[in-house]
Amino acid sequence: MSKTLVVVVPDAGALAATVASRLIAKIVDAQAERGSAGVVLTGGRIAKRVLAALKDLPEAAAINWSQVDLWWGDERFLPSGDPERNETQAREALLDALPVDPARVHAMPASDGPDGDDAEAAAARYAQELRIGGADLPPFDVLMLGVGEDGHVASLFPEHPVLNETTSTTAAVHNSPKPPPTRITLTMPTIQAADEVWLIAAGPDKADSVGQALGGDKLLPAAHATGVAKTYWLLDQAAAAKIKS
Ligand SMILES: O=C1O[C@H](COP(=O)(O)O)[C@@H](O)[C@H](O)[C@H]1O
Repeated sequence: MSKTLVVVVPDAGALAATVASRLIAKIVDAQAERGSAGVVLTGGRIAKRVLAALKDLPEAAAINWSQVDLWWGDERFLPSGDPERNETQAREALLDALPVDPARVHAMPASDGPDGDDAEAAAARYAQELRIGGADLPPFDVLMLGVGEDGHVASLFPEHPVLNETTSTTAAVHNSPKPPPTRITLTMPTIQAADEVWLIAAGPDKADSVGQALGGDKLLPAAHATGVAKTYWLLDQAAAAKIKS
């Protein structure tokens, strides 16, 4: 049975440092257990700060980066290198500075990739990439998610039909309420297959959605995002302000 744990730190800077430090420990532990680690990255402002913080932590030297698989929970379906792509932001904040194995950096396809602007084909291509080890999904030791002001996670938005997608591991999202309108996302069952899910939120704009999701409001996608073993809510005080005890 999955355990939900809430960790609150003073501000966004402390949150970025805390998550970065926990991520290093999680990767090192996974590598000690089975030689490699699977991490699902998220996009957004706090995610960028987490990756930048990780770059500066001396403990990161304990990671064998050539044995880390990096995946994404969602992507803004834009041309390769677009500054709004989650991949571009992660590469700039951290990945370009690491000795990662390029074959293990599993970015979601771009809109100028092999499928052009066909988001459905791009999502299907990513589903195929996820089958790398023979099963539908690879091991995800930790899957990180930003939390939107509206309670969205990855590119799963409240009341959007893709939220109910249970037959595929990935999906194309059209008419996203947050720009850009076209995205690719892991589906909720895929998120729920991760060993640990970490929901990360900072700032007062996130307080309502965090409070509602932790209060069990199932209209919010964030309320459904749980890990197999553990679900962590990693928050700063402002984002945690409306959690009811
Ligand atoms: O568009 C997106 O937004 C969310 C949250 O971003 P934030 O800037 O409000 O933290 C992010 O988690 C998601 O990956 C991204 O595509």
